[in-house]
Amino acid sequence: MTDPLAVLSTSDGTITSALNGDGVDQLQASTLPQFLPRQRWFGAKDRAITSVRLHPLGELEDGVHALIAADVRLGEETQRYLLPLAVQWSSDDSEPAPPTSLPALARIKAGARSGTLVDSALHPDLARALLEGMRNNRQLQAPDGSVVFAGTDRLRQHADFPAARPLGAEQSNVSIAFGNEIILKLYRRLRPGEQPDVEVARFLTGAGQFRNAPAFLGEIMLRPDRGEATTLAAAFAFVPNQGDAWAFVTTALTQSLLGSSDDDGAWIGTILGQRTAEMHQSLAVKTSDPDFHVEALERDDVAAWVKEAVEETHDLLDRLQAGLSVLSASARIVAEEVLRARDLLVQRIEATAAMSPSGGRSRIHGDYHLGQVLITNRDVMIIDFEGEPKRSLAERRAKSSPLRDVAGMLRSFHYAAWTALDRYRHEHGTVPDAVRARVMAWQQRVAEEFLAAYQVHVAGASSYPTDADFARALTDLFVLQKAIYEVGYELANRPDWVEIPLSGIRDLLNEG
Ligand SMILES: Nc1ncnc2c1ncn2[C@@H]1O[C@H](COP(=O)(O)OP(=O)(O)O)[C@@H](O)[C@H]1O
Ligand SMILES: O=P(O)(O)O[C@H]1O[C@H](CO)[C@@H](O[C@H]2O[C@H](CO)[C@@H](O)[C@H](O)[C@H]2O)[C@H](O)[C@H]1O
Repeated sequence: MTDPLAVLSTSDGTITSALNGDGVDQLQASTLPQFLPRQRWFGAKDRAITSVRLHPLGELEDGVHALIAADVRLGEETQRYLLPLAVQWSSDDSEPAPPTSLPALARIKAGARSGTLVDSALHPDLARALLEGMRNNRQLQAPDGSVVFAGTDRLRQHADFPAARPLGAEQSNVSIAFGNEIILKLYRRLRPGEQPDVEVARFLTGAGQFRNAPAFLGEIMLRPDRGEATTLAAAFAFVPNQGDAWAFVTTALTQSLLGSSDDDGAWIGTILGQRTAEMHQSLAVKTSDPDFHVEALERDDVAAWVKEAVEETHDLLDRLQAGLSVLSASARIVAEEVLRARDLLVQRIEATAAMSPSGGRSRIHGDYHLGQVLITNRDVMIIDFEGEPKRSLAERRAKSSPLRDVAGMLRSFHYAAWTALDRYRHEHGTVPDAVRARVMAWQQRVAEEFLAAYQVHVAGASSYPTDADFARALTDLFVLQKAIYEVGYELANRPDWVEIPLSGIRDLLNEG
């Protein structure tokens, strides 16, 4: 933070009063517009912030922990984020506020006492208060509504909650584990409407009887007097695991390339194919619930998907063209190749529209990649049914083809292969052709084994196309659309990574 922090003062000891008084203008106009773009979870790093407004939703403990919504204006659009704030107070009036490892956003005064206002999303006491609130079905009065906590009977079976352990901040959301029992997830980007992460987990592990996803334990919602509720946080059963599949696969492949391990992680393809198919079978069970009932796939559905993918492609390529100068030299070369192939790309996407559809539309995972899979010995558990964070809730809740998830995972194998090569290059300076060939063979093998196991176990699911040619064409369409999404995602979040999806698009086009 370059500017000195704002000094707020609270007349009644609450955070809400501090946010209504002097100093808040500096916090909103200067500190937060500098702070937000540096956060991994902030989804608009590629856009200029016009203004930030903080809205207190309620205090869990007056003057100590508050739930705050930050409305971030980006030109015409406003994005809302959850920004829980805490005050770390000095122990007595003569002491300065204690040092804190949490991001400090302002100083705060209450009479002679001083404190530091911090982003408290990773504060273990906040997590505990939220979980206790779910257990007790607590309610907080919010301006024009209330914050409603709802716990399941399964949550209440926990007599006591183990110590809270934040799992790190390098994610779209905040995850805090309570021992090996419960995980609490705070959603950073807030949107009104049913949260698919909660809805899908509840259905899958309930009516769908899927055993490889964690059970849902409770949620916290902002329920306005008018309009739809917004989910602020949710709790799930903790899955003891050996890390996520992204960390596992990239480490295993890199170590095998460097000669320090015999396990290149390729075994994951088969078990992942099977569990993915079982997830899709569970999402296709017969149900009277209109949100989960499988619908037959019509020509118009495919036409709408194609139209959407073509529009996203043009939009992305226009943005890429305009932003070429900010790319690294090597990313720019690939971007220019992709830009020259615009017509071919569009033709490839449009090819599916001419085919006769089969199969159905069901709810799907929606943002399926290796980071959404936890390794449990030689098996996997699937998490995070939130969908793609950049999309609206309506888009994320829309029924689609399960092949979208298949395409997401195929893209992830490419990301993993690319990352292992990059790490090898980092270690040795260059990548010999033989190593490159090994990695390409690895990617092909994992993808083939994933698809083979998937096809065996998905057989009979009403959402899966009966015509193999159509299934292949639809997968190609979704792989391209996912890679286009990823270019946009990387530009907004991790510009150094943009060459990965760009090279994926180029390779797919070259494959013919
Ligand atoms: N049920 C769970 N059990 C154990 N760890 C979990 C569970 N859910 C999430 N995690 C951990 O939290 C991380 C982030 O979770 P995720 O739901 O993918 O959040 P995000 O939406 O921020 O990507 C995971 O990679 C995993 O390490
Ligand atoms: O996990 P999230 O729901 O936050 O998903 C978003 O972030 C992902 C990165 O963390 C991003 O995934 C992309 O990068 C992964 C490697 O880090 C790779 O395995 C995926 O295949 C690739 O799509 C995801 O797209 C985004 O929605």
